[in-house]
Amino acid sequence: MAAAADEPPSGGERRYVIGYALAPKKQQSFIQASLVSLAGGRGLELVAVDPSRPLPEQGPFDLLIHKLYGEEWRAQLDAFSALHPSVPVVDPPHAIDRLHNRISMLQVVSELDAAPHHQTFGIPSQVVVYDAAALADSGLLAALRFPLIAKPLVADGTAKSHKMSLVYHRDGLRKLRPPLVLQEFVNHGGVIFKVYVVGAHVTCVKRRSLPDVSTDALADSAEGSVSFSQVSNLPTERTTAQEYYDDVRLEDAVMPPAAFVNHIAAALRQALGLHLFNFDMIRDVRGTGDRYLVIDINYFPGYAKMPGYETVLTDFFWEMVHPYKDPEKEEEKGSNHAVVK
Ligand SMILES: Nc1ncnc2c1ncn2[C@@H]1O[C@H](COP(=O)(O)OP(=O)(O)OP(=O)(O)O)[C@@H](O)[C@H]1O
Ligand SMILES: O=P(O)(O)O[C@H]1[C@H](OP(=O)(O)O)[C@@H](OP(=O)(O)O)[C@@H](O)[C@@H](O)[C@@H]1OP(=O)(O)O
Ligand SMILES: [Mg+2]
Ligand SMILES: [Mg+2]
Repeated sequence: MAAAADEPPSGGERRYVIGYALAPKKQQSFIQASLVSLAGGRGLELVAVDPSRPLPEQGPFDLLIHKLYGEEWRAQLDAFSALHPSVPVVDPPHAIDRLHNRISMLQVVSELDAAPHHQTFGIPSQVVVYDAAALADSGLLAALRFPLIAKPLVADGTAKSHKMSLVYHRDGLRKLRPPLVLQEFVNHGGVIFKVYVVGAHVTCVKRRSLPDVSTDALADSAEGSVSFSQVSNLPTERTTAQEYYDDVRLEDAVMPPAAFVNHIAAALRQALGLHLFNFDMIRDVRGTGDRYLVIDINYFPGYAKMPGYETVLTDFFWEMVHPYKDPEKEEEKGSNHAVVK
């Protein structure tokens, strides 16, 4: 039988068990030796959860983190929470659901109050297209200006959900497969800002993005549309294969002010009810104002790419298992011991 999580080890220090349920690829990138060791040094033990086995058999846990989907996994989490209501599950599946649809995902952003800053933020104009017949409807496009970016409506982590097309003119729409979102492609200087949120912590980094589309390119494009996938995961160095991006100097890109970024991150965190996510933001270079657009929100993104991720995540785990420093609450903790006869 597993030791009780609140049983002090021989050193007398309380240890906490953090169960993680992640797909193999995610586990490999996120659970690095450096994180395991830093967290371990603070009494936070990272333990892999086997989603195919009942959770109560695998505990006790003081915190569960996960990025798995499906009805069975959901039922597992619901049953676990019913049994151990005081153990945080980061994050609740119903809150993550909103990020699996590219309309509901950005709807949250458009409902936020304006930032108390000189800069403004919003989302690009977009419409949802459910079937091929709707693509032929000219009324649908009345509110949009080309070029457009076509994104699968569902953002469920599959390779298909990351496959996008840049659409230069009407003819380019024919090849598309709904359901999808047609969003205005906004020129933004080829640089994207990725804002990583881990509880109250916020880190903004810059990455290469799609280059701006010139009016000439728009007029000349014979293709009508071009497809691509996960462009924001391109390496930051220039390679010969990336000659398209050579005119963008990432190091020259000016970051948005930290206070502004922090404001949006905090507001989103509250509105979404999530602890672990990132959002992609671009600076709209079309107008003269200092306007930023949120174009994507991802649950439990690639934190290992965030500078100092081990410290940030360890602090977060610590805070999650020490929520109020309330002695009564502390007693409740660790009560999810496996019942093994
Ligand atoms: N409205 C837009 N205007 C300009 N460029 C955009 C727009 N939407 C997306 N892009 C570009 O396309 C890329 C992919 O779009 P998006 O982030 O929505 O896809 P994703 O597959 O969900 O990405 P991620 O890997 O971050 O989950 C962005 O990183 C950005 O470079
Ligand atoms: O590993 P995962 O499958 O979670 O992939 C996520 C990926 O993280 P990784 O870098 O660890 O691959 C994220 O990258 P960054 O935004 O942090 O650059 C982002 O692309 C998410 O959209 C992906 O999640 P998905 O949308 O596919 O669920
Ligand atoms: Mg993105
Ligand atoms: Mg995404």
